[in-house]
Formats: sequence, C-alpha cells, structure tokens
Amino acid sequence: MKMCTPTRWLGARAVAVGSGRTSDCSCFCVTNFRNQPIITTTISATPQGTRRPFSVFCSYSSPFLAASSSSMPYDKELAAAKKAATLAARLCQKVQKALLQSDVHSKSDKSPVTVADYGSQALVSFVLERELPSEPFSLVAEEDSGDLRKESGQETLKRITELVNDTLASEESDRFTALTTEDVLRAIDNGKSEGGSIGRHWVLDPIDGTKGFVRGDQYAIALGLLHEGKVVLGVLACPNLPLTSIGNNQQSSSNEVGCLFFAKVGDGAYMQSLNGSTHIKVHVTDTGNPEEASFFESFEAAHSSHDLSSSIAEKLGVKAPPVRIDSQAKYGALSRGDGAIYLRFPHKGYREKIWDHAAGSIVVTEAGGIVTDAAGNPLDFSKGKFLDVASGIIVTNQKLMPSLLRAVKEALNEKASSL
Ligand SMILES: Nc1ncnc2c1ncn2[C@@H]1O[C@H](COP(=O)(O)O)[C@@H](OP(=O)(O)O)[C@H]1O
Ligand SMILES: [Mg+2]
Ligand SMILES: [Mg+2]
Ligand SMILES: [Mg+2]
Repeated sequence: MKMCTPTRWLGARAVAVGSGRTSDCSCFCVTNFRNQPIITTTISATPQGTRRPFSVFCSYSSPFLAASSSSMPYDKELAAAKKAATLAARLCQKVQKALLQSDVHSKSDKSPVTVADYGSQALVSFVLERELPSEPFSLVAEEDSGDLRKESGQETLKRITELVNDTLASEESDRFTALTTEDVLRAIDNGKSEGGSIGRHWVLDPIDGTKGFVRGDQYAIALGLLHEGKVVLGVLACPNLPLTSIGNNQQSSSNEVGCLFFAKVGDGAYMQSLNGSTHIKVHVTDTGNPEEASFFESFEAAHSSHDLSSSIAEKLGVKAPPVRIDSQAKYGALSRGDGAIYLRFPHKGYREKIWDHAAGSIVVTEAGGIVTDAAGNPLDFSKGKFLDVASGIIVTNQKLMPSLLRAVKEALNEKASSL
C-alpha cells in the first residue's frame, strides 16, 4: 500500500495527489497528519504500467474534515485556547499581586484553592465556549462550584465574578457584557466532564501549582485538548517564568517574565511572551551526556520524592543539583532545553490527574522529548480524569531515555528491597 499525504482539505472531501506506478500498486491510502490511514481506495492498473501522476478524490463525511475546510486541523481550537489561557493568566497575575489571606481556601482534600483558581476556570470555560460555538463543548477541569454554592461561599463567589468581569472588561472592552454569579457557577461546572476515549474533551488545570502561586512562585494555566483519547494540542501559560533559561549555571540576560508555550500534534512546539511577541520554535536539549544534564522536580517534596530522584540522578551520572519549581512550568522549561530531565515520583496511593500532564506532555513531545511512566509506557489520557501510571512519570530527550529508564528501574528495585 502506498501512503500519500493530502495536499488540500476540501470540506468533506479529501484530495490526495501524488505519482505512482499504477501497474504494480493499485491500493492507495490517504493519511491524516499523524500518518494514520483515513481513506483507502483502489485505482485500476493501466495496461502500460507507466509512471504517471494520479489524483484520488474520495468522499469522506468526517465532521473533523468538514470543520477544517480552510485551515489546518485544530487551528481555531489553538487560537481559542491561547486567548483563553492568556486572559486567565491576566486574572491570576492580578490576584497574585494582591494576594489576600481571605483569597485562599481549603478544599475537602485539604489542598489549597484560591479565587484565582475558580476565576481562571470560569474564564477559560466561558471563552472556549464563546469562541467555538459550532463545536460540542466538553471540559474536564480540576475545580467545581460545590463550595461556592454554599451560604459561606457567597462572598467568595462575588469576588470571583468581579475578577472575571474586570478581566474581560479590561482585555476585551469592545465585546464586554458582564457575567452574573450564576453565569460564573455554570462556567465552572462546565468542567465536570469525565473525558474518555470518544470525541473531544478540553482538559484544564486553571492554576497548576497553587502552592507555588500562593508562595509567589511558579504556576501555570494548563489547557489541553483530547481527541479520541490522545492529546492533540496544549497551551501552557506560565506568568512567572523568565523568557530566558532558568537552568543550572545559566545567567538570565533579561528580567522579563511570562511565557506562553503551545503545541499542536505534528506541528512542533513554540513559545512566545505572554505579552504577545512573535513566537519561536522550541526544542529539547539534544545532549546524551548525563554530566551535562540537569533535572527538574517538584518544589514540594510531598508531591514527588526528592530522595528517589536524587538516587536516580546519581545512578545516571547527573552532576548538577535539582532545579525545583512548581507546576507544569517544568515541562515548558524542559521543552526549550533549560534542563534535560523531569522526574516525578508521587508518594504511595496518590493518583495522577490528566490535567496535571496533558498540556505539558504535548509541549514536550512536540519539542522532540519523550514522556513516559516509570516503566517506559506512554501516558494514557483516554481513561477518564485519572492517569494510571507505574510508580511515576519521567521526561527527557531521545538520547538520554534508555539510560534514564535503566537508572529508574535500578533505583525502584533498590527501594523495594529496602522496605
Ligand atoms: N500528594 C501529592 N502527590 C503528588 N501530586 C500531588 C499531591 N498533592 C497534590 N498534587 C498535585 O501536584 C500538582 C502540582 O505539581 P507540582 O508539584 O509539580 O507543582 C498539584 O496541582 P494543583 O496545584 O493544580 O492542585 C496537584 O494536582
Ligand atoms: Mg489543586
Ligand atoms: Mg495541577
Ligand atoms: Mg490546579
């Protein structure tokens, strides 16, 4: 079977143009941008068997193709995601600047949540639904409105609604209409989808790294899109991340902070300033030498075992000390080569959630990196809101992955035999 990439998308019609020897190959296959066959067709052989150009016209009724008539797949979704994450970042920056103790609450699992987590979720949900009116809207997001619907949550709900409206009014004054508290509750609760392997689902962490946010450190607004269980685009807004490298031994040449990373499947990973400069393509480091590599891990030892990662780094031959920062800003920094490895080993019993990895993982893989669980399996985002991973998550480049996997295996075996 010959594979040829479509040269044009014509609504519900895919057109493939190529050349082939029609006498020895009669079955042709139109592939999508991930090289997966979407249409196969047979062309009858010419008696002469000559090499000549051919074109194949096939009817195809996919809503995905129909929706992509004049642009590349997921273009308008990416534009909407960048807009939503940028607006949410503005809201978070405002709150972090003037963080009042009363803006931090405790959820039933005792983790912190702030008015900015809720406000960011409401804004992203509202903007995505408004920008993509012709698409069914499904959102899997971290926060829910339960506490805000209680009597004790009314003041907080008012404050969140004000924040959302202030942000929309200052950033989009031309199209602003105020949201009510009910609108805000509804937008937050749109995030109740369970995700899964069928159709499309947005995946949102409105503030990833809330503890970092409250401390005044790193955090990210992380938004991904799943299609048939795979992450197909991701946007990471990192309002406090310097535009220049934060790796070990690297002096920052500018004080400017605020990065927006974005990636679409098959299209590479990019970074731009949150203030809207032109974007640059980013790539993970290509070092294969652990002595040149540094590694990222959680700032919070409660989120990832610092002991285990230090044992892995030692076995691998990494000399540099860990770079500890909060949130998926780690994935963003790794995607542009600030460091070579990200190690995440949650303590026993913790179940990873898809919103903590969806956006970050596509940014890194499109930048040429690899994201797997501790056994080397790819992450499976198709099983609902949880990610079932073996022991932990590891991220690095192609060259270092084989030796990293060996070091992880050794360190995990050592830990198991010491218990
Ligand atoms: N005990 C635990 N082990 C591992 N991860 C945890 C955890 N408790 C919370 N987390 C997750 O770790 C995320 C932050 O990761 P990091 O340590 O890389 O900054 C949190 O995201 P939120 O801040 O969105 O709740 C939360 O989902
Ligand atoms: Mg949280
Ligand atoms: Mg998170
Ligand atoms: Mg969060």
